[in-house]
Amino acid sequence: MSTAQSKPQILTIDDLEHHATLHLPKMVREYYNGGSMDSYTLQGNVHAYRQWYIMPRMLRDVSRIDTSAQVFDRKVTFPCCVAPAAMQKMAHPDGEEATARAAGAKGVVMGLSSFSTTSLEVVKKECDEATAATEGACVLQMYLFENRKVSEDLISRAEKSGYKAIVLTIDTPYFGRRLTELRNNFKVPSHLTMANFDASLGVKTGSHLRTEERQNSSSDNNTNSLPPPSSKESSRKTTTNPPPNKNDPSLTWDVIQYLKSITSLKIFVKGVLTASDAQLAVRHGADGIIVSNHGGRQLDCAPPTLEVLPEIVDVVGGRIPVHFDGGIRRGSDIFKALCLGADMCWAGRPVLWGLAYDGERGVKMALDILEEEFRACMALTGMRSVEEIRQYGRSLLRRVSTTPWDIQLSRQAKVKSSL
Ligand SMILES: Cc1cc2nc3c(=O)[nH]c(=O)nc-3n(C[C@H](O)[C@H](O)[C@H](O)COP(=O)(O)O)c2cc1C
Ligand SMILES: CC(C)CC(=O)C(=O)O
Repeated sequence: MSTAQSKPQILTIDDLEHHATLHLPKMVREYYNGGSMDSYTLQGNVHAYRQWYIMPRMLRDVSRIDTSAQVFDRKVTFPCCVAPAAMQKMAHPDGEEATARAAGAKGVVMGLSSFSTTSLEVVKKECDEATAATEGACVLQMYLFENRKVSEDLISRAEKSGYKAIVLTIDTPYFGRRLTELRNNFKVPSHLTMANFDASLGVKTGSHLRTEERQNSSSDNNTNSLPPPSSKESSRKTTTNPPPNKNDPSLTWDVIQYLKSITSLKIFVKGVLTASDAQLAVRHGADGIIVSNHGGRQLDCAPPTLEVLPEIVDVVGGRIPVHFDGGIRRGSDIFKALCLGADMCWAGRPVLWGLAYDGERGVKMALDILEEEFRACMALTGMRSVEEIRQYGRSLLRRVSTTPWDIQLSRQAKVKSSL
């Protein structure tokens, strides 16, 4: 975290990543930053944006740029939601409360992971207080547990609290093999709780959600110690919840109808990667899909999300919203995804890095950076509204035939072969 004396200059999400993760304990840093197996998909997500040039249009009076967009019946400041990410108090003691305040104040939608270290009620309250002057809102991400009652209770609490939608993550019938987590023997720190679940339910997600033994916490060393509990909730709790189990691996597409039969909230499915599954989502009544490979944390070698976005947009044909996440690190990444047909983007790690860097202020910085870069990209391409980006769509992009990256590699190969 920064101090007043030595504030680094943070201009980009990469700067934020660098300065945030520099000081995070190794176990947390690698949990947040890591992907599954060889991290091909994680790297592919980020690299995919470099495969597209942006083709700007000139002399179009860009004196007024409107970055706002519509999502979940709200007018948001720019087309980027906060992607659900678990256990945010590992990044900063204020955890999800800080993220909710920053997202609310910024006027964007926060996706809360059901595996949050703050209860969904507290998060919603923080978000509401911050949205006095904005249309920010919250949606709840969840997995469906074998014990359906746990999921039903969660949905009913989300309804009561005023969440706008349920995001059902469908890419996790089994946890991706995250080698760093295995190597680090990743454990949820004992002072944190899975705040949405009652300890008596004994629900668990998987081995990587083991909870650190309390007596071990005193043996933390500098490289593995975690921020101390400081917020209202964590200081109130004296025991650690058992981690909630177990996603139901027997789920099929009927799950959408089941959810719709128990809630009037919109149901978005997160984790669609093929045109065929997008079609099934539409057929089974999903209110929207999120094209996502879980930030490269589930199936390694799954395609980069930007790569499959156009074919999914084509098959959905505007029948339901197509949202998108994976590898967004720049405003121009959001711009490219919109050109390829996404209705809305979500950013995961950039927000976590902001949170780790400076709590609420850091999350706000991450969102400000993305918005400002997106605005600049709009102005420099002659696009005055998100609607215009949609109209011009793919005509604003050109596929790169040889990327600078490839050129670099072929130069290296030439140098090597000439030695
Ligand atoms: C540390 C971490 C925790 C995550 N936790 C969840 C989660 O609880 N539920 C979920 O559906 N997705 C989760 N995700 C995936 C994100 O919602 C999102 O799909 C992904 O981060 C997007 O990629 P990006 O980080 O490159 O923006 C998590 C991602 C990260 C990095
Ligand atoms: C606690 C996990 C279920 C969160 C997750 O989805 C992730 O770590 O990618």
